[in-house]
Amino acid sequence: MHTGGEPLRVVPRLEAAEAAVAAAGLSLLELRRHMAAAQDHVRRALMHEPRGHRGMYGALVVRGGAAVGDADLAALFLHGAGYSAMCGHAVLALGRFALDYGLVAAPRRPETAVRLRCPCGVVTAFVPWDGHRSGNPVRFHSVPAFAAATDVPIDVPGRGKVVVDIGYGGTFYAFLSAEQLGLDVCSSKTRDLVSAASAVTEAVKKQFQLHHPESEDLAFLYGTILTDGRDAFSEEPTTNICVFADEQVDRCPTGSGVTARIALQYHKGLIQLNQSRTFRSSTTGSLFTGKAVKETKFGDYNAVVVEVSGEAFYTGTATFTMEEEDPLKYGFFFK
Ligand SMILES: O=C(O)[C@H]1NCC[C@@H]1O
Repeated sequence: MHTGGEPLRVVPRLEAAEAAVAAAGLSLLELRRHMAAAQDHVRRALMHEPRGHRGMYGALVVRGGAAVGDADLAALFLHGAGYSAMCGHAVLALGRFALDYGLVAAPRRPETAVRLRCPCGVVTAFVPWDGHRSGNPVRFHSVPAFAAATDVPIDVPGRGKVVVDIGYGGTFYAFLSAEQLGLDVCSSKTRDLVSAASAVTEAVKKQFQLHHPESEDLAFLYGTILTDGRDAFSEEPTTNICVFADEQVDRCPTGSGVTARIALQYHKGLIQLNQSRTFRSSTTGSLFTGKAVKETKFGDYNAVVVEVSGEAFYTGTATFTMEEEDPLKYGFFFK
């Protein structure tokens, strides 16, 4: 599938993961650790070349057991460098997938709620359903999202001092305008935006200590989002590019990034509850909309639940082969 251009290679089930969940009663976060430690070749084979590419993204669907709990299904999110905590574009696609592949009993017309457990918690996707087939747009309600820090001075080696905001939308991102790095998010070369954003990520990781209210597993900086600086409310789209994991570029406006950015905007009084904004990807021009729908608390943080809406489409089905004697059977990755 793809959502706004960002790929989602869906693994509908994996026996090794189901066996681990069933045998040891693993939670989803425990399964995430288990996959990284014992089954990582599955991710590498599916994300890396020659079956994948540097921008490939995936979801491993989990259908039952403690990893799913009271949700309809669960998912681990796979990218080129590991396993993320949240992925909005995947949630939008998996909402459709869950209905079309019968993972939700008795879907309702005109819209069905799909409860999807992600490593960061349960999010609910709302999916159009005509009785036979899912449709678009899909929207989801996030886990509580919050401003972790605002106006943090960061020294980026070789690039000088910048000021970033750090937001959480199921995973943590640093945000700053591309202008602070002498770039334009709409017209600069993608490779320049990527290397600048990656330098910021590395610097923030060294200079700012993240804290997650529930789990240290989730207290990591996933990436940096460069923006056009248009954070004050406007009917016009605001453009951004998300560079996450190991210099991976999101092709869509980034569902978890939109969530975190709205939490920051709400925290700063730049947007009201239920005021919708449109977010545009600088890579493909694809659009998501987002709005804060409810105030809540998360640990000590004042938080908001954010609704993100976008379109996901099927691209095909695939069966992959791994020949035992292939020295590159689990793929390869280079920069
Ligand atoms: O939409 C999102 O949230 C994701 N897209 C790729 C990077 C993020 O996980």
